[in-house]
Amino acid sequence: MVKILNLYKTYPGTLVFEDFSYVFPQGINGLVGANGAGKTTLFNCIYGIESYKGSVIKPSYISYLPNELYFYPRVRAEEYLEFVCKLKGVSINRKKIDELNSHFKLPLKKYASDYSTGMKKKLGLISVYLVDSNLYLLDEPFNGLDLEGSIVCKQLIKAINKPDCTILVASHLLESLKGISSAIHHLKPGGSIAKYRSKDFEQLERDLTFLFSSESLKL
Ligand SMILES: Nc1ncnc2c1ncn2[C@@H]1O[C@H](COP(=O)(O)OP(=O)(O)OP(=O)(O)O)[C@@H](O)[C@H]1O
Repeated sequence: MVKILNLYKTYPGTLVFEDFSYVFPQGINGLVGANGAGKTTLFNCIYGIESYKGSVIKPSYISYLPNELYFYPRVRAEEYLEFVCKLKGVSINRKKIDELNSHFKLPLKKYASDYSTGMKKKLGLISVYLVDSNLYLLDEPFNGLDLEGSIVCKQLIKAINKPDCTILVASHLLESLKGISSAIHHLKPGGSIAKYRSKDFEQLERDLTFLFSSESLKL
């Protein structure tokens, strides 16, 4: 569970959250919202890499897959995975890497910085899979993935969902979220948020269609 209490977050000239309080329950939580609504900012505040006012009560072991992944030059993908495991204090599990990479087919001996966008995302997903956490923040995990990658990514998210685990998945791909989430939360600009349980996903789709459809583009 993640409990956010009275979050207040601004950037120069932009108020993103004002007195925002919310609870994300255990399980897989989808997070949707228009560009600029504040999904990444929320993840950064929860993870603790952004300063903010208010408080966030969260589990102690957190894995964060950022939307934009950066890899240092001249670091091979396999070295990166070893580095992540060392950093998190776990021994490297070659069997797990091979298992997931049998689908992703990444050239792990190559420099990660030379990877394509989708390959970088796959490498980030392997690193998330290697370390057990009780909170996962996955920002646009499907971005850049090919069809097989998207299917495996969904399976991976389901696989990391253990009891006592909270997973937040920010994505614009509603269909992908509907297939894996027990609840989807719609974050609106200005910091209001609405929760839809699985039985209400069709309603969410109707609400989003109503919100985003443009009269002028109707044929
Ligand atoms: N480092 C920053 N400096 C200034 N403004 C920022 C910064 N990061 C985010 N913002 C602003 O905060 C608001 C929320 O941005 P954020 O990236 O959290 O949105 P998002 O919901 O993740 O959007 P997207 O769907 O496009 O990824 C936007 O208005 C953005 O311009």
